[in-house]
Order: sequence, then C-alpha cells, then structure tokens
Amino acid sequence: MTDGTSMAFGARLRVTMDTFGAVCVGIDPHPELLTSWGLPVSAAGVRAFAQTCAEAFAGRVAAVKPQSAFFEEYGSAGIAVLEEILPIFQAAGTPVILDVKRGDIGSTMAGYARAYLADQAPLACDAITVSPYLGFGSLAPAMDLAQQTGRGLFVLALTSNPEGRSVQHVGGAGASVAGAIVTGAAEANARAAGRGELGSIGLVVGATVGSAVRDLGIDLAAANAPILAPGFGAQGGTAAEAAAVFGAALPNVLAASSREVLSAGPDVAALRRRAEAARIV
Ligand SMILES: O=c1ccn([C@@H]2O[C@H](COP(=O)(O)O)[C@@H](O)[C@H]2O)c(=O)[nH]1
Repeated sequence: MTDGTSMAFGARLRVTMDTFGAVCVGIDPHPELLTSWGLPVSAAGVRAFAQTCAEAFAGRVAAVKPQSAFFEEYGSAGIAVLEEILPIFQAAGTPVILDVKRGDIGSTMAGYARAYLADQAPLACDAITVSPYLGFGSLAPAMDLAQQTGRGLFVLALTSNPEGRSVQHVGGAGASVAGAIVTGAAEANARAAGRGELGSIGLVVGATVGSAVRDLGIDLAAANAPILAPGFGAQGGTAAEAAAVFGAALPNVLAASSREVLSAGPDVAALRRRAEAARIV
C-alpha cells in the first residue's frame, strides 16, 4: 500500500482523484520518446526517463501507470528501473497502477498476484491490470490477495483498441462478454458499495469505445468500480466525448494518458502542465 494506512485501494484512489483531478499519467518509455527526450534507447535511457517522470508526477497526480512492456524489453536492467521508481511514487502517496495485463489459470494467477500485490514483493504496486479471458473466476487469487493487502485490480472489459470488439462484444446487448466482466466487478465491489466507498476491483474501458457501453446495455455505474480509461490523446479519445462514452459512471473514470502527456517532456514543468490539461472533468 502507498501510505501505510488501512484504507482499501478504491478509497485511496478516490481521495487522490478528488485531490488532483482524475488523470493517470502513463509512464511509457517508448523508444521514440526516449529519442525525442535526447536519451539513449537503453535501460540507462529508461532510467533517466523514469526518474524525470517521478520528479514531474510523484505527489502531483491521481495515479501513474507504468507500462511494464517498455521496461521488460530491457530484461533485468529494465525491471530494476521499475523496482527503483515504485517506492518513489509510493513515498509520495501516488498510487501506481502497473500495466502488466496478467491472466492465467488460478494456480499461476496466484504467483502473479504474489509478484505484484504482496507487501514484500520487489515489484509491489497499488494495482495491476489483469485479463479476464481465462474466465473472470480465474482472477480470484489476485482479487483475494488484493483485498488482504489493500491493493486493487483493473480488469480489461472494453479495451481501447478496435480489435477488442471481436471478443468483448460477443453476445450482444444484455449478454455481452464485456457485460459479464462488469457484472463480476460489481459483485466484487458490492461490500465497498455498502460502505459508501469506491470498490477496489476496477475496470478498463477505453475512451475510444464510442457508444459500446450503451449499445451493449452495460450499467457501468452499478459496478461501483474505478474505471481506467486509456485512449485519450494519442488514440483519438477526447474529453468532449467522455460524458457520452461513460454516462453515469463518469465520476469514477480515471483518464489515462501516456504519449499525449509524455511528448511534452523532458521539461518537468511542461510535463506537469500537460498532465493538468489531460483532465476530463
Ligand atoms: O485498452 C487498453 C488498455 C491499456 N492500454 C495501455 O494504455 C496506454 C495508452 O497509451 P497512449 O500513449 O496514451 O495511447 C498504453 O500503455 C497501452 O498499453 C490501452 O491503450 N488500451
């Protein structure tokens, strides 16, 4: 947990969203961004990039979302950078959502859960992204450990990429795959709803999904879930469309933006200004 208190992830995220505005800055050290920041395309470049992001955003935004792929591509040296920056954000009270999109059979999922959601794990973060496509129930070990340690998950429901529809819309209005995932999150968050708190089992719904939530008859607000919304900026999602895309769930939406914000770097003040401009409400 980030702050050493007993607050659950959803409740902590609600506080940071209300304090800083509902923006999650993606920390995605793409090779192109490293070059445009004047950094080498190497683990050393990723380290300098991540340190600048920590200086710009720790204690200043609702959450950050490092994209694990851009660290993993440098092997252990890249992972070491992740291990180095996580505590900086955690010390500043900034929730870290590690975008790793894990999903496996239950017994292996338990291993992934220990890797990211256990208190003493070298890569312990506040929440991770998970894939429910081995069945929502396969996520149970991660949901259980997240609950025990005050951490959270973001379950892929309606992803921002156009290819996602071919899987997530199957079943159609009232019976879609995505709808079943939202129902799973609603059940997991019911107790938190009873306490009047935002749940800790979040959902990923892209800013680019257009009318899908309405067309599929999905009641996103009823899930009482934080909604991580990638797709703003570089992928074409706009703040102007957000109310139509998310409907009554808009107050629970955490807009995620990576390239749009990071392209303002490496100047720290410019990065902060761009993150502020990424707010959708
Ligand atoms: O549906 C999804 C789920 C995750 N992502 C991730 O978010 C960022 C988006 O980066 P931008 O530069 O703001 O486009 C990236 O890490 C993706 O892997 C997503 O885009 N869509």
